[in-house]
Amino acid sequence: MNVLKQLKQFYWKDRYLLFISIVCLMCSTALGLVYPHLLRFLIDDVIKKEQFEWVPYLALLVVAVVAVKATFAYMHGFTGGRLGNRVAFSLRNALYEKLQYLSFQYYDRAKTGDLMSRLTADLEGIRQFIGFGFAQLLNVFLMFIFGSIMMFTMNWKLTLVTFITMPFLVVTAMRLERQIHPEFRSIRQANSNLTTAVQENINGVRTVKAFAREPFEIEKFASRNGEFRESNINLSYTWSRFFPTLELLSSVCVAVLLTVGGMFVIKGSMTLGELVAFFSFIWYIIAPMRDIGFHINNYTQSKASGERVLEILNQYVHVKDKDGAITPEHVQGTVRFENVTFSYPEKQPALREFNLEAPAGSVIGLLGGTGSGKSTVIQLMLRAYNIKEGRITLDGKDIRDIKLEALRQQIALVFQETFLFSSTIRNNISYGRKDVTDEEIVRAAKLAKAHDFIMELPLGYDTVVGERGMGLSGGQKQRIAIARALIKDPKILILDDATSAVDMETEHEIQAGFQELMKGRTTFIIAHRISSLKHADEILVLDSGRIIQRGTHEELLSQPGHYYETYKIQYSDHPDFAQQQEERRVVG
Ligand SMILES: Nc1ncnc2c1ncn2[C@@H]1O[C@H](COP(=O)(O)OP(=O)(O)OP(=O)(O)O)[C@@H](O)[C@H]1O
Repeated sequence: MNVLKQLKQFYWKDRYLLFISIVCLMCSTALGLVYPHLLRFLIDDVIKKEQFEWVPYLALLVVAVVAVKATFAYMHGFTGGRLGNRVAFSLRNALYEKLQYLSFQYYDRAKTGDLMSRLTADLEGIRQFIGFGFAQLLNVFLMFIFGSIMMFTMNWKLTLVTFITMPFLVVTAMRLERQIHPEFRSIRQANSNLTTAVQENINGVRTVKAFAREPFEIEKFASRNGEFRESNINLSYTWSRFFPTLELLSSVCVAVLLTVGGMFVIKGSMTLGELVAFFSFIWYIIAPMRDIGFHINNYTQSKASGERVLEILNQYVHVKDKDGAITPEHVQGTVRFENVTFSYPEKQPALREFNLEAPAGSVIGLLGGTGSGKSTVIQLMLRAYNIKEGRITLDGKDIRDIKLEALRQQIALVFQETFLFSSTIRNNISYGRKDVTDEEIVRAAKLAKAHDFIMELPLGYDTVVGERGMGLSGGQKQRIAIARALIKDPKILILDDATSAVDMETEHEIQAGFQELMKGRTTFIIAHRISSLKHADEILVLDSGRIIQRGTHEELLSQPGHYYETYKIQYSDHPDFAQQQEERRVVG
């Protein structure tokens, strides 16, 4: 019930639907109690006393009761369905909203397939329970209570005898609930693992094929599928053990009733009509007894699903606006890192005592081996993670005091790996801004050297690119990403190995465009190619999270070290290199 309590905000606003649904179900159930009375009347007062003129009226009354009962049942179904769908709707939206604001730290560990299964299968479980399961579970108790009251008023001795198996039934039901809850949890988990396997396989289908690992993938899936099957078999096994017990206990009630009730009729302490009515009432007890397992099943399943959904909703958001966070006006774009040391959770520091001063409009280059911390500098500037040591400022203000949205609005990024949405090229380019004109889109595309190839596509800017930009080359995707960054007109531009997928000539062309674009913006360029960095105002060379060299291209070339070594490797067959070597020799 704790899960239901925590989900209250999603169904409580539509509580009137819940109440109507419950009341309708109660009325429908209560109307069912009329039948046994009609039967008793038919046998004792009509058939035995040969008052056959009552039969047509009784038949009409039965039809009327059935019609009203069916109307209530319909209303229950209608309002329950509505409630379930409304709850699922707002829960789905809330989950999606939460996913938008969860921090990078969460996504570092999250699995897409698992999240998808929580948003679909688990949500469906909750929808079913809140829409129908809850009212039906309540109905089970109502039927039991109504039926018992009727039976007690008719013949309390027979009722007590009939209820002999009741304590065993309660114990069995409680044991069943305890046992199947963890089993449902593992089914949900196994289902997640299965979805994750499918999702990863489809995402990485090119890698799978390139490495001819289809058999491995098939085996991996089969093993997860096996786990899923095992969890379901365990559940069926539990069911198969409990269900006959529940069935047996309820059948014992019927046997006891018929034996003892029959004796009462023979002795004359009960009429035949009363026994028949009693026999009908007993189904009010037996049906809930038999169905209790099914309802517990439903409840437990949705409880397990609810826990998984709540796990996302209750997830702590590491990076968020603090109280009184500001939206700075007239941002210049001066960025400072002051003694920043940062580690990803459970890892060695990715940056150590990092200091950087990037005046507004300057170009900063970051060079370093793989894993040296270059991307981390960018992530921290975006406030993807909170830092515990040192501080980062934008125009002198600690970025933790600035609203996240306002901070990120000032920054545009072009990543090493380009993500494109499965939408038109126009929508992909204009993604970062709300109101963009076609002229602006074309201008940005031209600057990013994307316009020509876009125009060669059959639908030009209206061409829909496939999932993650399938159908475009790596360089074309990157140029669209560059156009998308440009259209944002950011104060800070970050190019994280942005031109790695284009050839040298295109890189040169794009960079010529950048020269224009970088004016008035602070630009950070992460690159492995010296050619991308050499015009930077300051180049930082990183190694294991530390700055090991800093200076301009010329300054760094004039000293031995990582930069010069990299230069040597990249330019060894370049005519300039021989000349420079000569100059160095002369100067030396
Ligand atoms: N999300 C993350 N979670 C945990 N550790 C991370 C994460 N991102 C990076 N790291 C670790 O932090 C260190 C610095 O990584 P970073 O991505 O900043 O390097 P990089 O210089 O950009 O490398 P590359 O040139 O290969 O992209 C590495 O040891 C890396 O394993």
